[in-house]
Amino acid sequence: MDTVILQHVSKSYVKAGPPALEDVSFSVKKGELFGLIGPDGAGKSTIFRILTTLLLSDKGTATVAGYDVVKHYHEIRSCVGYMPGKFSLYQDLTIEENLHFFATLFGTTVAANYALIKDIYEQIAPFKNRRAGKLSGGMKQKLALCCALIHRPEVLFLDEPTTGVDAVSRREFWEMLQRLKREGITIVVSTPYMDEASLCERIALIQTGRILSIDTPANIISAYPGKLYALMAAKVHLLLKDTRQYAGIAQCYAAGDTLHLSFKNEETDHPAALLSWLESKGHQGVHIKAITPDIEDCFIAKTSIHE
Ligand SMILES: Nc1ncnc2c1ncn2[C@@H]1O[C@H](COP(=O)(O)OP(=O)(O)OP(=O)(O)O)[C@@H](O)[C@H]1O
Repeated sequence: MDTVILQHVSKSYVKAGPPALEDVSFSVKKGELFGLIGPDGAGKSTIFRILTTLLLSDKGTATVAGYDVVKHYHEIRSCVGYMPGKFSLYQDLTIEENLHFFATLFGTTVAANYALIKDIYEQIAPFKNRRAGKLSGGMKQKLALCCALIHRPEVLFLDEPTTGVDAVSRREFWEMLQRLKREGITIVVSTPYMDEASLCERIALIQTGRILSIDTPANIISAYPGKLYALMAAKVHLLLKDTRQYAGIAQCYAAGDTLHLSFKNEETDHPAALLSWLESKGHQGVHIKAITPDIEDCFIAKTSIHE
């Protein structure tokens, strides 16, 4: 049986207005590293709140480690670790005091599960007497992870753990997750950073409360509809504006200092014709080449299909 199962879950915070979640279904296998990938407001935190029994859904069912989130909330609370988006650390307590506090809450001790957090804790141990409120973003993140792990949970829920931390800490964090996965812990992690999607075994792309796609990152990329091109020229802003006027274009958007574009269909998929048209509009030195899409391109393509 899968460790996390959501079936047709819907949730609205307000009666009038769009729902935060609409008919969301997915499941996570035991020991899997599963990612919820989507922008701000997509519904990621709402999913975590429902799975950690902090919020009731309006419709649908969910189970974690075989327990129903409504009927067996007590059991779920003791077998999951949860790192909310806003770290739940006590700012006035030191690193060491926070850790002992969380261990006590779960009726255990730091010593009992130290082996699980050792690699992470050792990186912040030199500052163990520093108050959490005085730690950098990366150090807070490591402490919050230690606190979420101190009772050796079966399932770990991490809500945007890398938001607001530097690139090095982000990379280290994902390495830590790979190590925890090897310990057999099932991990559900959310991120708005599309580049982190490839670090998960499977991902769900989520937008405005709806799941757009669920699969391995590689399968999502290989299912990209049609061809994707990168378009380059000196005046990118003007190029974007003009290219969007071209009749055969399905999508054109900025990606770093180039533009990514796709054509509507095979009949309109003629890059040379587009280049001639752009030259007739006064653009010079325009280059176009076919490229492999990344997860962000797939996300954008899926979003347009669902609009
Ligand atoms: N307590 C609340 N009351 C009313 N609306 C809410 C509440 N919490 C979330 N929402 C709304 O529900 C939708 C989903 O929010 P949610 O926090 O789950 O998204 P998210 O993907 O986690 O994004 P973020 O990183 O911005 O929190 C958003 O439109 C949000 O404004």
